[in-house]
Amino acid sequence: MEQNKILVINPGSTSTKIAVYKGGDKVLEQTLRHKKEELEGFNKVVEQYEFRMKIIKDTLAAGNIDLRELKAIASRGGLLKPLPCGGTYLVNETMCEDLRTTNREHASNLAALIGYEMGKELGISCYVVDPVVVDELQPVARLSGLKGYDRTSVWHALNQKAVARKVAMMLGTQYKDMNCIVAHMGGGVTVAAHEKGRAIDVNNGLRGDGPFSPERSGGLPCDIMMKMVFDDGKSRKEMEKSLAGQGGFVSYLNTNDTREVEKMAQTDEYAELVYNAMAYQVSKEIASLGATLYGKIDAVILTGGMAHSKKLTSLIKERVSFMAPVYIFPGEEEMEALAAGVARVLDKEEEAIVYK
Ligand SMILES: Nc1ncnc2c1ncn2[C@@H]1O[C@H](COP(=O)(O)OP(=O)(O)O)[C@@H](O)[C@H]1O
Ligand SMILES: CCCC(=O)OP(=O)(O)O
Repeated sequence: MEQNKILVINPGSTSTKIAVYKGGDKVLEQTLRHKKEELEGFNKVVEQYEFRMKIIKDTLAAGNIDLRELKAIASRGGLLKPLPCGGTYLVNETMCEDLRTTNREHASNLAALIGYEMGKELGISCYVVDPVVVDELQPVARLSGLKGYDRTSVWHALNQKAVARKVAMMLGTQYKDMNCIVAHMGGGVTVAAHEKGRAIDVNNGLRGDGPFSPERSGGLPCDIMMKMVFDDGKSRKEMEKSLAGQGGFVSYLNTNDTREVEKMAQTDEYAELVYNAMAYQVSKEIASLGATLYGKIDAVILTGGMAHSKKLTSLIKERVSFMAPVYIFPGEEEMEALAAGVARVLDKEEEAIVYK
């Protein structure tokens, strides 16, 4: 394996994560957390382009990274068209145009746009790996209940697959031979049933589906949605913000920081109720996917920023450990997984897929 230097860019809804890898080794890693107030001035995610670009360039300069030594850029893939297979995709103009013009908002849309521009400046290629739109839903999971309105899969594909592979290795098996349920608990929460290497069911983490999260509402009953639109007169923009950005903890407690919520919960009964409700909803989602896998589950895996919390993981474990052994991977393996995906292409172990 060559000692290629790879820059990794990962903008999340509450953070910007930056890393540089040389060979398999991490030379730099920084997570900049963004307070709700820092981002709420931007009307659209694409408007955060300059803000996030500056953070990335300043972090690289402060870390004394010589940009001329970089061989490639690995960016977290955003809300592209649904992709039937995971893998490493070359970022091209078509992909950038889709990301610029999509009406679906998520910080990961910025990653390829920033990486592609930096790549052009440096004369190197930019790639995305296992984007959030990898869609492996089984046919029965695709039906919503209303003809013409299918469910779609928008989720933490990259990290979920990376941690599932790790657990498979720990259990002496392979991801393609294992069944597991993974709950990624970050700014958004997605919970997926992985059957023999494919995520056959998962909630859409962005659009009112699944558990609520630090800044998302999760699935809202239809009568509530109807009331919001027809009785309370909410616009499309306001609805979108309620679903993602101003939902979940933000709506109840005005913060997207789980650590703050935990502090509040020590003295405030309402904050404790909200916190417990999120743990309850995540647990229910995990348990429901038990049926998806016919109860044949090798592992339940809790991951993402909130999995750092002993309090939260204990509450969930208490409710789901009857299903299978529960493994906890705090934070995420996204940075490593992005670098590894691009390294496989640079080392010619895998071909980059061209996005069309
Ligand atoms: N040690 C911790 N204990 C509890 N919550 C944490 C901890 N570290 C991070 N979090 C929470 O995790 C959430 C962000 O998760 P992360 O996966 O980093 O976010 P993003 O979706 O932006 O990538 C935030 O609510 C943050 O407060
Ligand atoms: C919906 C998939 C991506 C997602 O929610 O990511 P964050 O938790 O980083 O916002």
